[in-house]
Amino acid sequence: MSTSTSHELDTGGAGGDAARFGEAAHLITAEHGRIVEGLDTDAWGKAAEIITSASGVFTVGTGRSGLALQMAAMRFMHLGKAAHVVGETTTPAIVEGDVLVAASGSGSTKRVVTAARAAADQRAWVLALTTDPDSDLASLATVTLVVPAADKQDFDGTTSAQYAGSLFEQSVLILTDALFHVLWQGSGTTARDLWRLHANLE
Ligand SMILES: O=C([C@H](O)CO)[C@H](O)[C@H](O)COP(=O)(O)O
Repeated sequence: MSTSTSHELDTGGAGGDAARFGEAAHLITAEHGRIVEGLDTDAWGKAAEIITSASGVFTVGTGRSGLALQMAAMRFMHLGKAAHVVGETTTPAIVEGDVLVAASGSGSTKRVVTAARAAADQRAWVLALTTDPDSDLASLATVTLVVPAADKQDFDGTTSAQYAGSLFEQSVLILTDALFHVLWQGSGTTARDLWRLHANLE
């Protein structure tokens, strides 16, 4: 028995929502193409070196930026790193030799800036993903990873046609996945090796 209810819905045909969905998907992927062209790949290379050297990898971000970084934290764990999400009950103290990966499109979100300052005070490395190289977050960073996306309050739509900080938040996931890929390829481990750390209590 079919569960589709499409016969009961008016989707507007080829010129309606179905076509607009395709256009939106193309718009978003095209915006990501422009982000990649605008990256400072040397800075991302330094980030890879720092994460490789670091004892522990901590992540901090709020809202969607933080959610995207939680996915990165899981991948760092899969690489065998001690990975911690700031604010979780079991997250320990950050110390010298650890790295804090902080994401804030605006670069001014208090919780993120406060965590970055605390990490810098401990002489931990701070990797800052932000759209604003002059932000408070960037000023505390060992390496600033500028994502040339729109700030969430860039309402003109000049940098991104998407709502609020969507382009930045998506970029956090894509670029940290690229970082993971570089680290994984350099680690000499196979997908089967990494799979041993995949959650088995889910
Ligand atoms: O959740 C967010 C989103 O923009 C809501 O549409 C942001 O990630 C959250 O507000 C944090 O902002 P930034 O620190 O400026 O990334």
